[in-house]
Amino acid sequence: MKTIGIVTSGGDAPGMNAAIRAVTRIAAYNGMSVIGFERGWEGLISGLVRPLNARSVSGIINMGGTILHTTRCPHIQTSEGRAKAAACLAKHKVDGLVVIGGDGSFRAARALGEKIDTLMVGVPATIDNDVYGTDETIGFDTAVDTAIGMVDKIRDTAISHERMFIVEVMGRKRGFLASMVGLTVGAEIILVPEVPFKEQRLFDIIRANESMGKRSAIIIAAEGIGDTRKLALDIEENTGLETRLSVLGYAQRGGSPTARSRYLASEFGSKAVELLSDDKGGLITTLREGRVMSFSLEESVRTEKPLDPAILKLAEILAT
Ligand SMILES: Nc1ncnc2c1ncn2[C@@H]1O[C@H](COP(=O)(O)OP(=O)(O)OP(=O)(O)O)[C@@H](O)[C@H]1O
Ligand SMILES: O=P(O)(O)OC[C@H]1O[C@](O)(CO)[C@@H](O)[C@@H]1O
Ligand SMILES: [Mg+2]
Repeated sequence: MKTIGIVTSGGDAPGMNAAIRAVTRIAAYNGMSVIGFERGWEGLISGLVRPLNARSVSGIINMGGTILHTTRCPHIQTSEGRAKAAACLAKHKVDGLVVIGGDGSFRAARALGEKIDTLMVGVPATIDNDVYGTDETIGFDTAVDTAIGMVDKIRDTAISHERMFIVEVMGRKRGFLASMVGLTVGAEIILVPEVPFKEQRLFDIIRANESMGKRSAIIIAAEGIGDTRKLALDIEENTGLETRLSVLGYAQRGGSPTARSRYLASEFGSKAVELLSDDKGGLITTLREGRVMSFSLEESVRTEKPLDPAILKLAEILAT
């Protein structure tokens, strides 16, 4: 293993920079050279390269986003796009590619890795925490922290004005972020794409809470559950209680990574280089039961990570 490539892909996640730093410095420490590809898979298709060394990753461990930039690149999903990416890896003699991103990025890595000699190792980094095979992804803890800081502030207005609040958090397809935010802010109701709900049941819970003396509530809703604006209007109309919607948006994707996101990035980055040094590819780095390990890339992208219903149940009991 002489040359390692790094690409960041999909939505940015706090800690991606700390992962770039870890991969670069561990590789340099072991005498390997490192090439960064810019703008996600676009960088491999268009040949946008940047040599990286221990000094060029100085001062980034605390920075959100990714210094390599990122994209959602449909071109990598075509055989023509993958052929260009493969030619770019061959041209730069990249023996192993570290793909820092989410499930979509790993699907691209699996498809690209099928027909070439370059070994692929995925480093899970997404605020969605929806990568199968790892308990946690880089950036998830930071996004939870950012969201709960904002929801705690919204709670002040909810209590003072005795209002209902729907707070929409990110998660177009999955509810890991919504579940953890809901549990840790003490939300009265959590809505996730994985669990279908009936509006009537929501109205009943809100009315039951009101009869117990609760005149305000926080409903945490994942982006993927549908039209939250309409839901707020429906709640107001059916319960007679003033209801507001607050969409937290992209603030959840940015900011300085927490200690936990930096720690995971450092461990995953180091593990990725260790795997490649041992000539092991087709893997992702993972955290399972507190231990940093590796897991099959193929199995990860083939399997949907299950949402733990126990978190939702616990949140429900604790919010009574
Ligand atoms: N099924 C697939 N096959 C090949 N490539 C894919 C596939 N799905 C997504 N990709 C590619 O992977 C990249 C990132 O995917 P996506 O936008 O799903 O983000 P992600 O890595 O899952 O991160 P996040 O969900 O945190 O934004 C894009 O360039 C996209 O073209
Ligand atoms: O608007 P964009 O950049 O496509 O990102 C939105 C998506 O990215 C994510 O935040 C993950 O990065 C999802 O939860 C969300 O659906
Ligand atoms: Mg994803």
